[in-house]
Amino acid sequence: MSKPKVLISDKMDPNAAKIFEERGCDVDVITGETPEELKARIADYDGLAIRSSTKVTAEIIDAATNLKVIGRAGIGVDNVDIPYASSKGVVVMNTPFGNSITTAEHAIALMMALARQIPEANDQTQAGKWPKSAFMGVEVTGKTLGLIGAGNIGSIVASRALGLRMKVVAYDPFLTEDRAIELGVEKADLDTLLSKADFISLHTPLTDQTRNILSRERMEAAKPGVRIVNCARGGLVDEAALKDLLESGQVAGAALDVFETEPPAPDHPLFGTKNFICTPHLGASTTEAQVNVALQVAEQMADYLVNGGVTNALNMPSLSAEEAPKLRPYMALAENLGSLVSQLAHGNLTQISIEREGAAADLQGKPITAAVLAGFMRRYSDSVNMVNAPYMAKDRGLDVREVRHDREGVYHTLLRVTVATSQGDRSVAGTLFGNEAPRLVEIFGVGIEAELAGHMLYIVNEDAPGFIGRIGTLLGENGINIGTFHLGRREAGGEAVLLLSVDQPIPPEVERKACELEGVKVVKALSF
Ligand SMILES: NC(=O)C1=CN([C@@H]2O[C@H](COP(=O)(O)OP(=O)(O)OC[C@H]3O[C@@H](n4cnc5c(N)ncnc54)[C@H](O)[C@@H]3O)[C@@H](O)[C@H]2O)C=CC1
Ligand SMILES: O=C(O)C(=O)COP(=O)(O)O
Repeated sequence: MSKPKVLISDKMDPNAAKIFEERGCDVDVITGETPEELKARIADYDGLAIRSSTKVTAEIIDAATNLKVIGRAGIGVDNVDIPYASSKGVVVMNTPFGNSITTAEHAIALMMALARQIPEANDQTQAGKWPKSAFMGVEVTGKTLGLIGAGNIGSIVASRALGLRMKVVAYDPFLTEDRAIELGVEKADLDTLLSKADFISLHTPLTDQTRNILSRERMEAAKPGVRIVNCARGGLVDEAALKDLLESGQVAGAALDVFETEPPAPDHPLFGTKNFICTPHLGASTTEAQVNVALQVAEQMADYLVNGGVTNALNMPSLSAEEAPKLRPYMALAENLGSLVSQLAHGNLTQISIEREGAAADLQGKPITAAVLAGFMRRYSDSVNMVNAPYMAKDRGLDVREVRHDREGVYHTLLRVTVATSQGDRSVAGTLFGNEAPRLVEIFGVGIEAELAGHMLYIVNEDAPGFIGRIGTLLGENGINIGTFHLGRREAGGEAVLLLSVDQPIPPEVERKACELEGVKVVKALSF
């Protein structure tokens, strides 16, 4: 098997390339390309490692015909079209913690720089002036810091600010009272935060809800003389309003590490505004953070490309390298059961339920569900995989249910997939022999033991002597070699199920002739 190929398209610590090579990937580092250049190149690669400069648009993804994973060495993934990547079955991963301390420290650094006007004082001093009386700062001790967003970075900022003896008020709809107490912050709504904060620091992603969260109206409603720091994303603060409010003094200072458009135009209105300072998206730029995120992204991507382990994916459940081998036979079983039920059940299938019983109940349900759905959706799309199957299922309005039963039944571990059809529920079930070999053990209520692989023929017939000979003769006359033969029946003389594996696809005319055999009720050629 050839090695997976990875492209690093943004400036990244050299440890990333080293790790990719050590973990069995070929890697190219080509940074600073235009979108057209990237588009022309990307089809060669299985993995794309980026920071914030590469914009991974739908157009790039369409050109990336071999791409399996996009890895963001950092946190924000607003430069990746995740829904489109998901629809194409491409995993998107980030490194959610590697640069959070560094970014929190940058927010604190900017807050201190604002409080003491350090950049301006530095400029003037080095220009040969000695402007001692021109600069009068403010202490942060005893002041209130308002955090908009108290996730990973916001929480670290809170701990540092508390160390500086500030009071911290946080607005975050997902912050619980318990977590607020644990962090030592006061949970507040946005209006309260605005009325109390001497400094405001933003730490949310840019979403429809957070866009313009510091709007003109909100900044006008804030405490007069407030100082604002944004180390999260451009677009959270209304830049035009910020300029006006800095000029009026309502906002006493503002520090932006991020801009609505990056890089901002050289004549950006905020440039040169009094009490405005900025840095060029340096939040994550420390040696420590860059080594962290480079190592982590390379490890995660290589793990996925080489072993199938999934960590920190934004569009797929995680699967550790330890869990991956344990789950792998279950996923194979799950995918085959999903495929079997979708090949056999007819009509408008709108509900699917996935039950895990015995040992399977202790496993992570999401990857198993994703595998069932991938098998189930395969007949609707060639490009379906575990990443995009749940999205495709949702798009089709499929109601997906997960059920776990701790009790052990006849089998120590069991997966059951049931679809609701117009004739009622139809279910298939399977187990693992020796914890590794997937086996079908039940098909539509009939017990049968079979391996689902390759080309197969499914027949339901009346249980009567002579039938096996007749089907054997038919296949033999048509040059079809039988590999394995599995029988099951509801009761003696009742309905019997025959599942054969054959060495080549069953031609439609043989399927039709089998249908005409005496006592046959259903014939269906299957493939796995
Ligand atoms: N300047 C830079 O170089 C860097 C910027 N960042 C950015 O910092 C931001 C925060 O990162 P993390 O703390 O790691 O993310 P996180 O996901 O841990 O925390 C984000 C928090 O925002 C909260 N939130 C979401 N919607 C909200 C709303 N409408 N109002 C208030 N709070 C809301 C969430 O509940 C969550 O707690 C991200 O946008 C990330 O891209 C991250 C690293 C470096
Ligand atoms: O991790 C993030 O979200 C960042 O914004 C850091 O961006 P960068 O990797 O420095 O381009």
